[in-house]
Order: sequence, then structure tokens, then C-alpha cells
Amino acid sequence: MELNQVSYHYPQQPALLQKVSATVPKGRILSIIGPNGAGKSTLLKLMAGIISPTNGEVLLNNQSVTTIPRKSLATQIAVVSQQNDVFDDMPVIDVVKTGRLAHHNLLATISDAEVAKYIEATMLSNLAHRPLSSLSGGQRQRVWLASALAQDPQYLLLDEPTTYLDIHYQAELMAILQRLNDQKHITIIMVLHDINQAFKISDELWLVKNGRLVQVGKPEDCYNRELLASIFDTNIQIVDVPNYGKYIVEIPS
Ligand SMILES: Nc1ncnc2c1ncn2[C@@H]1O[C@H](COP(=O)(O)OP(=O)(O)OP(=O)(O)O)[C@@H](O)[C@H]1O
Repeated sequence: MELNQVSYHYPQQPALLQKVSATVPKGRILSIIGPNGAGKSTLLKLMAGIISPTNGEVLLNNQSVTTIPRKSLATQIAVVSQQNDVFDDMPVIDVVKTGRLAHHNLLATISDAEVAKYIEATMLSNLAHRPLSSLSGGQRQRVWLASALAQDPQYLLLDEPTTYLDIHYQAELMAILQRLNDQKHITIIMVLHDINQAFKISDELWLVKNGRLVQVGKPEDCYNRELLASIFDTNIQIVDVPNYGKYIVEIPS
């Protein structure tokens, strides 16, 4: 996937994203980080083909994502986001199966073994027959991930996937994503607010501020106190934690 001079503004709004150009590393984990309102979620929506650039283009296998038919795009890109509550009364196992329906083929089928695999991968086995409405926010988050996996995508896009998760499940989710990436070579693109999580799990980081891609690089190249301080407008320290490595902390001024 490639972003070619992508600019975007919401209707009746000033310019938000300005001439963003970058290539998503295939088969890797990419995290987009930056302050609130920087344009991260908008960038993800453009990459998913949910919205179209005002200028420039997002290319998937050399074709503009906005021209790829929905059904075909759904076989390539899955987006994990909070869904509506249409599925509230449905048992988890059936919600997961609906992921395959994203291919917009009513005859699309998914074997029980495959569903079980995704349910297990997202640690939902105990909850498989419970209605979605009876689950906590964090458990639901894992259901949406399982449903996206049932889509069998090449690209998995996640917008702040750890929001509703406690620290235990945040770590579990990161481990799941890492495994998916290692074993199935799914390209993972996510917006993360926890910069230490992003630095730890990602192969590449995109640092965004005021609608501009300020820095693209490997995490080890982005441990730069001045750079991070200027992006987040705050006082940053990078400390060495035994048995962990570098850890970014915000020091209140
Ligand atoms: N549908 C919309 N219509 C108009 N403006 C929008 C819309 N969605 C987002 N914006 C505006 O675009 C800007 C960027 O929003 P976006 O959600 O992409 O930022 P973000 O970096 O993901 O922020 P956050 O970290 O707070 O989630 C914000 O100023 C926001 O108010």
C-alpha cells in the first residue's frame, strides 16, 4: 500500500492532511502515533478506503483503493473499530462469522474449525455462546478483532485497539497481533496512543502532527527526546528500564 501526496479536508473544514506520501511496509507492523486531532484516524480511514482523499491517492497493488469494488477490498483490508449494536443479541460465535460476510457474498461460508481458530486466537472460547450485549467493552473489542480475522485480510487496520482493555489484555492483544503478523504475515496498521506499546511492537512508526507526516522510521531511530517533545508539545524523557529497555515518559513541567 502506498500513499501518494494524500491531502484531505472534511467538508466545510480547513485542510487537515497535507501531502502525505509514504509506503506501508508489507507484512510488517506499522503504528501511527501523534497528538489528539493530528489526523491519525482520518489517515486510517483513507487507507481503508472509507473516505477518499481530496487530493492524491492511496494505492493498493497499484490501484486506487477508492476504485476497488467493496467486495474485493473486503478480501484485502479489514478494519477493527467499534461497531454498532445491531449484533447485540447475537452470540459471539455468530458475530465472528459475520466477518466473512464483509465479502458481501451472502453465500460466503466459513468452517466451524476456522471460526474456532479465531475465537481461540482472541481468547474468547469461554464466551463463544454468550450474547454480545452481555460482554464488557474489552471482551467486545476482542470479538471485533476475531470478526475482522474471519475476513481473512492481508491488511488489518486498527484504530486505538487497546482503548477498552485493561493492562493485562492490552499485553495479550499486542501478543495476538504479533503472532498474527509472525505466522500469517498480515500487515498490521494501527493508531496507538500508548507510545511505548507502539515503539515496542512496531517495525515502523509514522509520527503525525497537524496533518503532516513528520517522521517515518524504525522505532530505534525515533527514540529522540527533542523530536517526541516537539510532536507532543510536552517534556519527554527516555529512560532505561532494566529487562525492558528504553521507556518514554512524560515529565510534567
Ligand atoms: N467527520 C468529521 N467531520 C469534521 N471534522 C472531523 C471529522 N472527523 C474528524 N474531524 C476533525 O479532524 C481532525 C483530526 O481528527 P482525527 O480523528 O483524524 O484525529 P486523531 O489524530 O485520530 O485524533 P485523536 O487522537 O484525538 O483520536 C480533528 O480536528 C477532528 O475534529
